[in-house]
Amino acid sequence: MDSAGFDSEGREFSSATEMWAAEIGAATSAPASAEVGPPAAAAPSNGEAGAGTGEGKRKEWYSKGISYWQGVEASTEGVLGGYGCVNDADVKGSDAFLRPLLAERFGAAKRHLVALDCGSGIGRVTKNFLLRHFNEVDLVEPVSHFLEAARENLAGCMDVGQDTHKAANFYCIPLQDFTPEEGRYDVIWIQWCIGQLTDDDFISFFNRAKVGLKRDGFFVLKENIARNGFVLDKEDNSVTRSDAYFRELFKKCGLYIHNIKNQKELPEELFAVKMYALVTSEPKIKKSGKRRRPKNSPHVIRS
Ligand SMILES: C[S@@+](CC[C@H](N)C(=O)[O-])C[C@H]1O[C@@H](n2cnc3c(N)ncnc32)[C@H](O)[C@@H]1O
Repeated sequence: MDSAGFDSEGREFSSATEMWAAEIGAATSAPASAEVGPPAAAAPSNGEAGAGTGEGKRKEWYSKGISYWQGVEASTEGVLGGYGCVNDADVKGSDAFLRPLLAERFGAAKRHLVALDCGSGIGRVTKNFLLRHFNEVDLVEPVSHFLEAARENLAGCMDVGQDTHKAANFYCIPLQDFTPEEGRYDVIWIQWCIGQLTDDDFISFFNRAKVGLKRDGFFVLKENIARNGFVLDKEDNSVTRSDAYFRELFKKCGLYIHNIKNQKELPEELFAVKMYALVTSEPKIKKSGKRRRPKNSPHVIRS
């Protein structure tokens, strides 16, 4: 795996470990195969979580990210970094990815479906897509003016009677501090926000969030993908990881890729985007070594 990376100011790093040491001042759980650089020096501790110590630098990392988003307009253009034009393709791609997964995992029987929209911003994903499929959607977002905009944008979809589709709960908290309610969700959707989290917070978030899934529930991670290693954006303190980097992190989370698809029809100048459906138990392997085909998936008829 090519684990070297660079930041938006042109600084090169020989490994993710080196980058995290520079950014948060302490070793973070970078992918094992990314650890080709010198081991991260633990920050000297004076007993206080002041700036310059591991905890101080970690706080700085997150507060810089939040300050960036606090300065962004609460609109589709704002949360999509001036690329509001990708909204339709994004929604279409998500729909094509999720629809067969819902049928395969939950079958045709009518079931009350609940989703969690992580780093929801103004509720764009919930409004344009998740509410079509789920009876209830909860939103978690740390920037209060985004969450307020989401409440307004979703007002028409709330409290509209039984067996309808509504935004149910709004949590104003960052993912690194959030633990979902046990067994509430069929799908936990995480789109265009996980780059804000350090590797160790990524791993502990997914480990905590597993308890929020119902039986057969799954995660969908939809993210920008770096060609190699990683790219650190110094403006909003986010990391764009490569597919190989994500796979190392999934392993560390005890998650398995059930399905994966590329988002199509994005402007050429943007990062590629992948959708990963992640499950908590290993997909069953047939004796032939192939993954067992789910009963209700397309199948060749043999007479
Ligand atoms: C690119 S926007 C995407 C918003 C939404 N997911 C969408 O696709 O429309 C990134 C979002 O991540 C949120 N965010 C920033 N730091 C975060 C954190 N630590 N935990 C969760 N979300 C965070 C931002 O406030 C912003 O709403």
